[in-house]
Amino acid sequence: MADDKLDALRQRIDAIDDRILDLLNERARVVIEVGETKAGEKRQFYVPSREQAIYQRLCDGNPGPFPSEAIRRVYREIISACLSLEEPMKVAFLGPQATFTHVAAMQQFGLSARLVPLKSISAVFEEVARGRAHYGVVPVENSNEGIVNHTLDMFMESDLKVSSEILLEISHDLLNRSGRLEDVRKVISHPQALAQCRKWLEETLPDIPLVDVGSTALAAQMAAEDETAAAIASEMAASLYGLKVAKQKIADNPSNFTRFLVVGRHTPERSGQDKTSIMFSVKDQPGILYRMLEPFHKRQINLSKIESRPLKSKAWEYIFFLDLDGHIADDSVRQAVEELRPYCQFLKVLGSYPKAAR
Ligand SMILES: O=C(O)C(=O)C[C@]1(C(=O)O)C=C[C@@H](O)C=C1
Repeated sequence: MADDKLDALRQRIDAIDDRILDLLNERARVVIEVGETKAGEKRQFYVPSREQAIYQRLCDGNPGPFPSEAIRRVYREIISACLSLEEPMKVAFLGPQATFTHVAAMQQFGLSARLVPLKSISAVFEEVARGRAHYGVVPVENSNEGIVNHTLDMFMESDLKVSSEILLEISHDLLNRSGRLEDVRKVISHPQALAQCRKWLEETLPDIPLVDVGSTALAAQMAAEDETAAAIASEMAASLYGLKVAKQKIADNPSNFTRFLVVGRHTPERSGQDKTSIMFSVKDQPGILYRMLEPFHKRQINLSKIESRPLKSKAWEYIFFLDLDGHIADDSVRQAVEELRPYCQFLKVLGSYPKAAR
């Protein structure tokens, strides 16, 4: 009797899946038309603001019981597959495979994009600048470790634009072949990951040697070849290198986020929930710090970040990186930037892009 009921329910599920499939194909056909229209007008195929608006609208209107967190994941893949029908995306990222940058690139572009690992941040910029990849993904700051200087330095030389940002919660997991803590005789990872787990390692695995390597992914690869070793790496590295999770989330500070930037050759359209990044160097004169912030204060433009980096060509001169709320196409943002310009030796708008969901 119970079997009859189960069969009947499964038949209903089959019928629903057929409808979902029909609708997916109907959606794909419409996206192909969108692609043809955009190709005629030479517009960008990847539109992060539109993707964000789709996720937001669906999550806000979701009556349940299908979980809203899952909507983003499911739609990420639907949009990724649909976009690949308009134009297959090639995305370069700071590799190797299974690093957190890889996880971030997958979260943003989905499984239908071709993700290409490269050896350095400058190689990622170059691949995009030369048109060999549509976009590049690089880390820019970590909530515990601060900014990634190399990425900011790259913007001094490069004309690429920021196309979007990705916020990824970093979970440092301890991975080994057996999945048992007792088997661990050494722990391998990137020095930053080891530093972020220092207290846990001292308390749980005292006297166990720690080995620095160039990436968390390389650590996972080494742990896969040595049953006495464990790696601190992402869960994705576990599946890629056939490792088991001996302990999840071992970072001393459980709140650990990394922000990544997607770089491309164009500034995306306004989404209404945007951020603008600019960089500039100011002429050395009294009150200059006050003056450079005033145009934003006057217009009530919120500044979410300010960083300074030494200017390599001149000792004791600095470049400022500023993130502010709004799009460069907004009158107030454009006017504030123009008012700042006369105080600057140079000023560059790095891009306006949709704010990542927090
Ligand atoms: O609306 C568009 O511009 C599309 O190309 C369609 C679509 C989608 O699948 O909904 C696909 C890719 C874009 O990044 C945004 C949205």
